[in-house]
Amino acid sequence: MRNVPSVLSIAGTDPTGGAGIHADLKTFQERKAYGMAVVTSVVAQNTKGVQDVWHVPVDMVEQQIRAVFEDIRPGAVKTGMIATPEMIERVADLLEQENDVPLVIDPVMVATSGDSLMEQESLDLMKKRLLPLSAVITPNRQEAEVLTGLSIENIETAEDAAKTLVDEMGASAAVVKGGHLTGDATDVLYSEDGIEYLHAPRTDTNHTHGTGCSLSASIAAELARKNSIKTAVSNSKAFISKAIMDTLEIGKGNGPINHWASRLSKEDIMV
Ligand SMILES: Nc1ncnc2c1ncn2[C@@H]1O[C@H](COP(=O)(O)OP(=O)(O)OP(=O)(O)O)[C@@H](O)[C@H]1O
Ligand SMILES: Cc1ncc(CO)c(N)n1
Repeated sequence: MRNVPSVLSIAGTDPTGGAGIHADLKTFQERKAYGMAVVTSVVAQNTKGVQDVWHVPVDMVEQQIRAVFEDIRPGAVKTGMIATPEMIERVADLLEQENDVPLVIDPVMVATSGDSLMEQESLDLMKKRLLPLSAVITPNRQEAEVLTGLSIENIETAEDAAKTLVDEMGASAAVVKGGHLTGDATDVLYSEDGIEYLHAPRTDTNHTHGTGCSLSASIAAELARKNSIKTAVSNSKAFISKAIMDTLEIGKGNGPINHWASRLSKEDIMV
């Protein structure tokens, strides 16, 4: 029997289509997985910043998750923006019961624009309840600092943070992303296979809105396709690097990445 891999994103929205569940669904489609999405928060945002946020009531988030699982069991789940302590607890309660489904956690705290997307009181629950359920957690520099309490200045300290997330805090694997470090855009993966550096040249662009969402969504799609963590992360790094390099001229601020880049040239896309 051959199955179509399916993936579920549990995350917030971006009406301009560059981040959140919109980026996740575009990524799932490009990474050959059937995409599904549960909305946690509706966010009025664009490439310039966040204007307002409305959290979906927690019972409704639960109903959405139950609706998906009782019908189409995902091959992997990714979580993005889960802003409030109550929402983290409820999502953790539900995902704990589905622990055979690999979980990718993107611990979203701030948007590329610098606006906050997670309440301060959520941090402890994120660490205690959600992080230990993860097959892999994908913090950026600042998120890894907040989660581990370590200061990350370079690739060596990023490696320390990845080890802390796994060896001391209970994640199965961690990717500490280097988008906000200087030099090459090198990410650090720490898993049961040890440390691996994922190298890519840094593209000189401010079109990085939704890079983190898309990277974690791609990893989830790869895991749903039954790839190992190592393969999932390195394929996803290649995908995201191309999408950042071959950027689209869209938006007045930190524009989105080009989800088509691995498949279509700009000539195919532009009118
Ligand atoms: N300018 C760049 N050139 C090449 N790769 C980049 C660049 N900026 C980020 N990346 C890569 O994009 C991925 C996401 O990293 P980043 O640290 O930007 O995540 P993030 O801050 O969570 O993203 P977001 O902007 O969605 O919040 C990583 O693989 C990182 O190395
Ligand atoms: C909904 C949402 N999730 C994550 C990010 C981070 O890029 C964002 N800007 N918006």
